[in-house]
Amino acid sequence: MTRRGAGQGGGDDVWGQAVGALGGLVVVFGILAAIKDKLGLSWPATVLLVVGVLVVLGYLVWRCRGAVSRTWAGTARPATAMKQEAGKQAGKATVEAVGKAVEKAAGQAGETGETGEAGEEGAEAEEVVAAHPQLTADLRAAGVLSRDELVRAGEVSIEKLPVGTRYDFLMPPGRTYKDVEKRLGNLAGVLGVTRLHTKLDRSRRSERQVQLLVLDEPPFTRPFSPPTREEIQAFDGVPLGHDVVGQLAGVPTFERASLLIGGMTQMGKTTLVNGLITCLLIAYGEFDLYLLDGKFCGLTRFEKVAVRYEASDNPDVFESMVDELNDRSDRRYKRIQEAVRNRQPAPEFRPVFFIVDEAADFFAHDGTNGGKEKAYRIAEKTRSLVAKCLESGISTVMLTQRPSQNAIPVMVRDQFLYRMCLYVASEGTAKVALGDTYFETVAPINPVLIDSEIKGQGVLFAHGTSTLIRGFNFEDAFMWQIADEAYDRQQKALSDTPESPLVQAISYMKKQGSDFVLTSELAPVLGITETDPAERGKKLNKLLGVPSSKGAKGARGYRLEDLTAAAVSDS
Ligand SMILES: Nc1ncnc2c1ncn2[C@@H]1O[C@H](COP(=O)(O)OP(=O)(O)OP(=O)(O)O)[C@@H](O)[C@H]1O
Repeated sequence: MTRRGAGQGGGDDVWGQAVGALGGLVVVFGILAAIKDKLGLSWPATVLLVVGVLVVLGYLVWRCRGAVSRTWAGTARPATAMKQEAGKQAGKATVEAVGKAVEKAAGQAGETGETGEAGEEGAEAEEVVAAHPQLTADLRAAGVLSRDELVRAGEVSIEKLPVGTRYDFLMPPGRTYKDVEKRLGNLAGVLGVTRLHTKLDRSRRSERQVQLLVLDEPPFTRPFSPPTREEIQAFDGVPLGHDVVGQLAGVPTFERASLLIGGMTQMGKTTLVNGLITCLLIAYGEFDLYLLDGKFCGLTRFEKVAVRYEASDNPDVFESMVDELNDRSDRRYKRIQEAVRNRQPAPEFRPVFFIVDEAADFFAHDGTNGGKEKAYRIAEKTRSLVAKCLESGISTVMLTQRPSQNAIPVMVRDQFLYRMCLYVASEGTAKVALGDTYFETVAPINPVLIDSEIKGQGVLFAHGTSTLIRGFNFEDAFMWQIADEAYDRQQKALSDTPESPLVQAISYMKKQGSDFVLTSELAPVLGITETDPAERGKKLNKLLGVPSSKGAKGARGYRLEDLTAAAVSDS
């Protein structure tokens, strides 16, 4: 290694430099003398002329270099951006396909244009960067990276898994995993597969980190076993199926959310929703289930645990269930209002699920004016149920094998937060299930491309993210067992709950067959022994929480209707 600098003194270097300088001076003097002789100028004029010509030449070279660099880079980049020029150092680098890149430190103002000074050029630090040849070329071809960007070889790890290949890599500065997500379809094409073969995950470590799985075979070519109870309980949310690598996938919660499931006939909607109910019974805690089985036997397994089960394709039955739930919702809204008015915490309600298999039939009409009016009325009530009930804890899950434009009215469809679409034959139909703007969302999955021979697959679109999943196909025995256990829990809860004074009063009046009962008659039934009429009335009023009314002869008492309304408003 050579040491340099005048301060070192006395070394060979100093002598060498002195002799070189002397030689240089002699050559410069000779050139000047020749020019002076040729042009017949004085010495000062000759020196000035030569310096002037050199300065002009230097300036022209600098301008040319800047213009060439800008043309090469394609676009001018911000002065603070790191510059990556692939291929410049191909001779030195080992990776030939995309070459090596030169990464210059910040301070490229002279390169990018207009503010540069000649002195900055000398300060540029150059560093050789090896690109990952395959990934860089693929990302460029897919339009994820521009021509002058690259993925560093040292920031890529590629792992072969039983189901495919996992790429874990860092995007260049200024890019994030979202750039990959936006062009995932293109990238899948470059990799020789479809969007369905890919699964993209973001990392908790960095926005630039990308985890991309590319499947070897079409998704779900091999079936996954249904999850165990423990796996369902351990899932953070409500699972709806397996994703393409066999992990559980679903939605974070059904609180304030409803789900619309569309897909052509025999694709696995009913099986999927049976799986959903099973998972809810295992892990969602206590809830009330309202089932409307438009297929007559699709949801029968859970009849015994439902608050109300109807097997019917009659729109009147649907309307009566919607009315019942809208009433329940209205009562809940009143309680929320009261709590807000009295500055009390918001009341907690028992979750309610309203599951409708084959919903499209309920919105159909016979073409007559009366039929159209009725269909409109049902649609409006359903819209209100799905829209309003989110606040009051009533979630609707609606299935349809006819996700065509008019089968489920737009005003109803628009209210669903979660959407799912199993195989359908056209993109237009997929839009009905997933939303009109679905194909403009980030990394959409086209349900038309799903293999219709592999049942139960569908695109789940929740919170702006699309996931390809396959619903669970539980054994009947497992579902029966889960339903029996839930039923036993319900019975035990009923027998453990002491009858409220309201319920006791109602059953007494029903037994007597009367619509009105005097305070003096009801008080002893509820254990009030007070003889003073005013005190007795106060105690009874407090116990029931319902104001008394005057009977036909002016005596005070309670109406059955008022007591019943108060009892149901607790639900
Ligand atoms: N995840 C799955 N794994 C294996 N088989 C499945 C799966 N899902 C559904 N199937 C099978 O596909 C067939 C159709 O399922 P299902 O009845 O659930 O479809 P559907 O979409 O509700 O049909 P339809 O609209 O005609 O009522 C059934 O034989 C079922 O066993």
